[in-house]
Amino acid sequence: MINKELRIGVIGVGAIGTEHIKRINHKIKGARVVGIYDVLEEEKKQLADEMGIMFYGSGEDLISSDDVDAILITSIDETHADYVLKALAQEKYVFCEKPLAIDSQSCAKIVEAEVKCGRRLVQVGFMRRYDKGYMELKKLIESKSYGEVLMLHCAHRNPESGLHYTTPMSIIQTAVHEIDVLHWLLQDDYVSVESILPKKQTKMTHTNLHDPQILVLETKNGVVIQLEIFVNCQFGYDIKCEVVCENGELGLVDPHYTYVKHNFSNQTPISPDWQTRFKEAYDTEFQLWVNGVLNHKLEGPSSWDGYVASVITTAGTESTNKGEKIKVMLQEKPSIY
Ligand SMILES: NC(=O)C1=CN([C@@H]2O[C@H](COP(=O)(O)OP(=O)(O)OC[C@H]3O[C@@H](n4cnc5c(N)ncnc54)[C@H](O)[C@@H]3O)[C@@H](O)[C@H]2O)C=CC1
Ligand SMILES: O=C1[C@H](O)[C@H](O)[C@@H](O)[C@H](O)[C@H]1O
Repeated sequence: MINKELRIGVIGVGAIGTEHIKRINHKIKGARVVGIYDVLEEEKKQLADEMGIMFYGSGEDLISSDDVDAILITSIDETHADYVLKALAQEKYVFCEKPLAIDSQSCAKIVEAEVKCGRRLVQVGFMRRYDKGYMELKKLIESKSYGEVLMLHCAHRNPESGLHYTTPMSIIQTAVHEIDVLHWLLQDDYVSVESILPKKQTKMTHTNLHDPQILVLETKNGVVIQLEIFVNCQFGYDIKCEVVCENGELGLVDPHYTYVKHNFSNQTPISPDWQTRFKEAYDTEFQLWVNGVLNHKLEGPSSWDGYVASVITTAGTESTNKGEKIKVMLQEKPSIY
């Protein structure tokens, strides 16, 4: 039984876990963080003490605690599936940051476990669907005022990614956002994915990272999407989405309100990072998730969306390895989604 205020336990208190804790405790109505767990026990127990909340001995203890109504998973990718399955075993609501799991088989297991619960309990952290720009694009597309969508030119650029970043991570960690939001935008399904490796950037890279990469995605309705992924572009956190229609082009703008004209130049800022670029989208995402849990009606990105994204990222990595276009096949979508 959920009280009036949703008591949230957080597993993994790193960069985004800390962001989301602040967001839930200072911005979101109807919820508060009551406990955390992280493998860095010494360091994060201190944080729990400072916040005056419980530090649990394990993720499992947090999930099964009667003092925790819902779980937020912001630990590393490899740990998501196991925690989501344990939350489902307790039939608790769980918000899992993307990706739902690091392979499509694990995502399929989560879908199967959630179907057994008979209702939606999982939401996945695909927050682009809550960005004002993407929501406006969706309305413009659905209006058909510019005819049918023919193709999209997209780019997902990070200023830098660090030496730990590898070629597959550019797809599984980074391109996964476009892979989710674009089929939602088009209300269409992917039928193939091809990875193309252009000339490699040499300054900020290493042997295990080919950067940039291009993914070419095709949909059931014949739309072709070119997606550039550049994780060391150095000039900013730059997200592009150009939608080419039969008689018009629709596109995203970087959400800034000022420019500076000075010394014979005219400068418009570019977001420095994901926290800044999608700040409002994260806030909307979490308020609607909390509302959904309190009303027992989740409507955000589901385990099925996590499964679909994982099938495509797996095929994208296969295409990089094989150097050929990969056709994708999805399981039948269960009726609860
Ligand atoms: N939706 C979005 O835009 C974003 C999503 N993410 C996702 O959020 C997750 C976390 O990313 P970051 O915060 O950047 O990583 P991070 O490395 O800063 O934090 C991860 C935390 O998880 C902890 N951890 C590792 N193994 C654990 C385990 N078995 N149990 C509990 N805690 C464990 C680590 O000690 C660390 O504190 C990743 O899956 C990432 O893909 C990250 C950034 C943005
Ligand atoms: O998870 C993330 C963040 O969501 C950013 O949006 C991406 O640009 C980043 O590459 C990825 O790690």
